Amino acid sequence: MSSIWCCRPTAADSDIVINKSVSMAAPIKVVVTGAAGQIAYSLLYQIASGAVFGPEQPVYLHLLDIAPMMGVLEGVVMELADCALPLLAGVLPTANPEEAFKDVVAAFLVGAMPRREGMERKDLLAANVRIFKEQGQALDKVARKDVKVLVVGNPANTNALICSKYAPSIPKENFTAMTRLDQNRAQSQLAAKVGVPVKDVKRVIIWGNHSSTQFPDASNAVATIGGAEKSVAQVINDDEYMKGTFVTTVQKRGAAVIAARKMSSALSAAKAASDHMRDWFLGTGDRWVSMGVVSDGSYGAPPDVVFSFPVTVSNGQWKIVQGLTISDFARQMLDATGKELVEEKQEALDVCKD
Ligand SMILES: NC(=O)C1=CN([C@@H]2O[C@H](COP(=O)(O)OP(=O)(O)OC[C@H]3O[C@@H](n4cnc5c(N)ncnc54)[C@H](O)[C@@H]3O)[C@@H](O)[C@H]2O)C=CC1
Ligand SMILES: O=C([O-])CC(=O)C(=O)O
Repeated sequence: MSSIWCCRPTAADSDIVINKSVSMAAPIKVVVTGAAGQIAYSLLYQIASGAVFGPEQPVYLHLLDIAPMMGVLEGVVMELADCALPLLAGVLPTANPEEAFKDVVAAFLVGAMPRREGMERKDLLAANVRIFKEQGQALDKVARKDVKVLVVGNPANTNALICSKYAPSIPKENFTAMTRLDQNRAQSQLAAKVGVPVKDVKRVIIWGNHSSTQFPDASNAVATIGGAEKSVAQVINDDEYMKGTFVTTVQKRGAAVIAARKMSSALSAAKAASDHMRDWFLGTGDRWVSMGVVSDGSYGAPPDVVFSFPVTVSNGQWKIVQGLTISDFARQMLDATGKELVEEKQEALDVCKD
């Protein structure tokens, strides 16, 4: 092969040619599914430019999409080449999940149908959950047992649960769902309300499902104002806003973007996926981030559903932040989103029986 780019959908692993100019750490293999779609179009650049795995870590990108999209994917591969990114060691476009998942250390499972105006994310369940059953089976067969899987495709929590169920040889802790976009939205809303840069707002939590029942919780949030950390709730001093407008704005932000763009969030979703995977690989220190993880029943959440909790990450392992106070209002919100996840799980298991 004359170039570093491997564009044949049927290429074998050995056909990936390494960019000889990359001479740092050994490249890692990373897969993005739905690679010809909207979110991937932003996400691939972020991964290949070093924003996720660090500025010293070369990557091979495995790009999975369905067979009819291979022509479009070829265009994406051309554009990646044209970016001339020093950390991009090679690209493997394919329509074969087993080829795509072979030996990957990180999997961004984006490929799934997006919702249109007027739909809830769970309306996608019947159409999308089988994709995650099939991809779980393929991961189980060919991926590394320490692969870190981030499910973005909706309904993300339940798809992640199903993916894990069909990949029993990979630890459940390695499957997560994306609620980081909700966290970023919540942080941004509060920063604007308080009047500080977004980086100065911390400890906002997203509990539960990535759906309109999610609970964006600012009761522990702090903002750095004039060099000192202050409680966001005390600074805003408006309980109605904290329990009303703030919560519903974040819950409905995805629908608001669809109403405006006629397509679902893509740029912000890609940024959130990068944030999630970067923090999982590189750690959070004492920052709290929200991730959908398999519930152990913490905070009275139903066990064995993928539920978003506040976590910290160290050495590649997430840990749920413990010991937070749950108010009566928060209890109701957690119970409602937990109930929805239990219902989605049952529906998904029924679909997967077929
Ligand atoms: N968790 C979150 O916060 C967010 C989740 N999403 C979800 O992400 C998903 C993707 O969104 P977009 O990129 O905007 O959609 P898109 O329609 O632009 O792209 C999806 C891509 O997935 C591909 N695909 C379909 N079935 C596949 C399969 N079995 N294997 C591999 N690829 C497959 C399609 O051919 C298409 O290229 C949607 O389900 C959307 O609802 C979107 C925004 C935020
Ligand atoms: O709302 C949607 O369908 C896409 C999505 O998950 C989001 O933007 O949070």
